[in-house]
Amino acid sequence: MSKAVTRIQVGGTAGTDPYEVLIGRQLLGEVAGLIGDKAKRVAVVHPEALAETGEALCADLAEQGFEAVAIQVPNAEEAKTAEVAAYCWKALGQSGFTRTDVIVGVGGGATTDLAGFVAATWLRGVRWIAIPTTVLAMVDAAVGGKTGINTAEGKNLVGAFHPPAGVLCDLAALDSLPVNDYVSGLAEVIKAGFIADPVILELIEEDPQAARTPAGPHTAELIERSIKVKAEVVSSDLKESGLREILNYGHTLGHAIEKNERYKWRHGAAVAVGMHFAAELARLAGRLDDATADRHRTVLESVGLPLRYRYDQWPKLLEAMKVDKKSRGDLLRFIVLDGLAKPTVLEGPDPAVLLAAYGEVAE
Ligand SMILES: NC(=O)c1ccc[n+]([C@@H]2O[C@H](COP(=O)([O-])OP(=O)(O)OC[C@H]3O[C@@H](n4cnc5c(N)ncnc54)[C@H](O)[C@@H]3O)[C@@H](O)[C@H]2O)c1
Ligand SMILES: O=C(O)C(=O)C[C@@H](O)[C@H](O)[C@H](O)COP(=O)(O)O
Ligand SMILES: [Zn+2]
Repeated sequence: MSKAVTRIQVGGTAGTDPYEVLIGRQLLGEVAGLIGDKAKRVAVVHPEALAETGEALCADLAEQGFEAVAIQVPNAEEAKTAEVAAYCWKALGQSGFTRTDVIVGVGGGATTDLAGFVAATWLRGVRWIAIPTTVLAMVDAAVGGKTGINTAEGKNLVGAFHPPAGVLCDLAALDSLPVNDYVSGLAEVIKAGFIADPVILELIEEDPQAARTPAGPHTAELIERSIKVKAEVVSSDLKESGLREILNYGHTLGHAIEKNERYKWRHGAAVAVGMHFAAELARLAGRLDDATADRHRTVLESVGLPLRYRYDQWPKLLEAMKVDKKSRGDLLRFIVLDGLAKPTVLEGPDPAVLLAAYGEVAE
């Protein structure tokens, strides 16, 4: 039986335009309303894996009178490059895409990050709609307006804050997601649990195997709770001048691992190791109790996320962490927990403590 659509508002405060995240099934009928009546052309950016979905959406939009242009991009992180962004700009230019036209990003977080970035930069900013098709993109990437691409020097180093006009999370999309990608998204769900909503952790701990599949009894609730955490944070701090940094829990080391693996690891897997590290760092810095630190290991492992990374890679990881966006000058800054759902910033930790924390997560 299909559940009614849940709507979560994002923004609308501090001068930002509000938009909604819709969670449910068969939501494609909502796309035209979000496009609005000013657009003549709609560009549908989709990954190779979702070629059929992209084509079907274009056909539907064409029937409704729009000039629909499909822009197929590579799967996963290979899409988050300056070259692929330039390919998209070329496609927009060739189709005569104007300021009233609209970009739709359909896919995982890599695709929505790219599509949002292309929307932020084309003609200095056009309207865009996110249709996330992975757990990770639904609960995190498509919500909040952080868009961007990677460079050789690191993850998401070029980007813009450019919120979408709306986000459509069609849960049916998750049925075709490979299990590894599904589980990778659970890392951001678990992150939301540790930084703000521990009920998320309880729902996963109740039956971790069920949490690994879209058919699990708590799928919709886990997704909705995680989106609410993200919506609340970005609504009060869109441009990351303070509170929003908590969403970066586990990402300082996580992004360094992604770069070190040349973006072949999934983001969620790297963030899982990064959260394990952040928990050990907080424990060794005397901030976090043993039970909450240990809980990181048990919950991440229970759904099949990795906890460890190679010991000998530490010098390279340390170097990569220096370009983390939370760094200030030479000062490394980490999000850590003072307790469950009590995120805070740890600035310039003692290098010996950092190494000792890495020793706890290294293999
Ligand atoms: N902007 C943000 O706030 C934010 C937040 C979190 C993560 N991110 C970014 O999101 C990216 C990770 O996103 P992801 O985990 O969704 O991975 P992804 O976008 O790389 O997708 C994983 C794979 O699944 C395929 N795919 C997507 N949907 C599918 C479906 N329904 N069925 C079958 N295959 C499908 C993709 O083509 C890809 O090959 C990273 O680049 C990360 O930096 C951004
Ligand atoms: O939305 C945010 O803010 C986040 O930090 C969410 C993260 O899960 C996400 O991976 C984000 O893209 C990381 O941002 P970055 O600024 O560290 O590149
Ligand atoms: Zn992330």
